Amino acid sequence: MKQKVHKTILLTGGAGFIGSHVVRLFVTKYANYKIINLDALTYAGNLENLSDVAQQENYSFIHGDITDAALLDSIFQEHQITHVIHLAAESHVDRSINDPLQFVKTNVIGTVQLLEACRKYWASDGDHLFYHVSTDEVYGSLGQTGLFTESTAYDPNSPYSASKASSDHFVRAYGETYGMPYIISNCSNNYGPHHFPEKLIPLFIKNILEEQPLPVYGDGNYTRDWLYVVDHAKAIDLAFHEGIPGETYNIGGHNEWRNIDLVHLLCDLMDDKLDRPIGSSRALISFVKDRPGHDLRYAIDATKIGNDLGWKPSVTFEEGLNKTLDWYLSHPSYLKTPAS
Ligand SMILES: Cc1cn([C@H]2C[C@H](O)[C@@H](COP(=O)(O)OP(=O)(O)O[C@H]3O[C@H](CO)[C@@H](O)[C@H](O)[C@H]3O)O2)c(=O)[nH]c1=O
Repeated sequence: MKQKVHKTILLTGGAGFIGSHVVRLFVTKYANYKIINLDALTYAGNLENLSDVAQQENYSFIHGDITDAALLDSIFQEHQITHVIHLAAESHVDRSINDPLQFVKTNVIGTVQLLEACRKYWASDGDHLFYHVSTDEVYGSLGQTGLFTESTAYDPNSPYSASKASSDHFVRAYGETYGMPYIISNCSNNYGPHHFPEKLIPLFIKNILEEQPLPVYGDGNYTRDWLYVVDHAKAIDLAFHEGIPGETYNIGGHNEWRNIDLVHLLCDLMDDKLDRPIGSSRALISFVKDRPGHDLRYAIDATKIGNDLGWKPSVTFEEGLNKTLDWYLSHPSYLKTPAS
């Protein structure tokens, strides 16, 4: 017997890195939800990320752009969307420095178009939620100490983080002004399978395999907090279902690494897995010109989601990194994807 559909979720950006992990989790865990993946399939989106769940009955894919208001109208009308999980975004800081307007279009205008569709089609007393997936970069840069909490003031530095901060503000504004039920989560750096090889970890895996230089920006003393992407997806699942509308949840791994230390670890693990003499990958490290406006340190205080919702990462960094490297080594064609 078919189960009653409890939620019809429009999930944006489901062909991307984090999005595909959230799609996989929801499609396999919630047979009674309809998951509609709307994705523009830009350079970083890849339907192969979802080949294992694409045939599931509760999953469908729509190729399109969140800035297309007419398309959103037709989707909301045809599918009676009850919930949105919004992950579609331009996400690479370096690209935002070269082309800020694209980030305004997708991350700001796209988010507002989605909010507008929800405002138009959702009754004020209906069972609805706009779940907005955001980043810790909205808080700006930390010095050597301290952590970002949910009450840290926004202070974005890059065009990317400014566009994400703006999108967060719009979501909150729709909550305040129109009573739209929303939740925002701000997460630290993710890593794991299906990560497009422009970001530090997959790019360096690719370059080690191809014995190409590893371009470390500046002196490599920048620090990031790393979280396995599957744990991020689980946090989204929990906050989506158990979180309080109108609240923000910070998500992070309590796992800070200076870039240069992380690169050394990656090099040594790869040497081991590839049976290369230890030190051969480190020899590829090349210190290059720094990223303009490079944030020194991100570090998340994830106490709230831990205490209130019982979330904690399920894998250690060592386990997560090993799983990630093994996945890339068994999917070498993924690293050939052209970055256009
Ligand atoms: C690509 C690249 C990066 N880096 C440095 C810059 C950063 O300090 C660090 C990580 O860089 P990225 O992998 O580009 O990630 P980062 O700028 O921290 O931003 C990531 O993490 C954010 C969450 O903190 C997300 O919101 C972003 O979408 C995501 O791209 O490594 C290098 O030294 N060399 C490189 O070639």
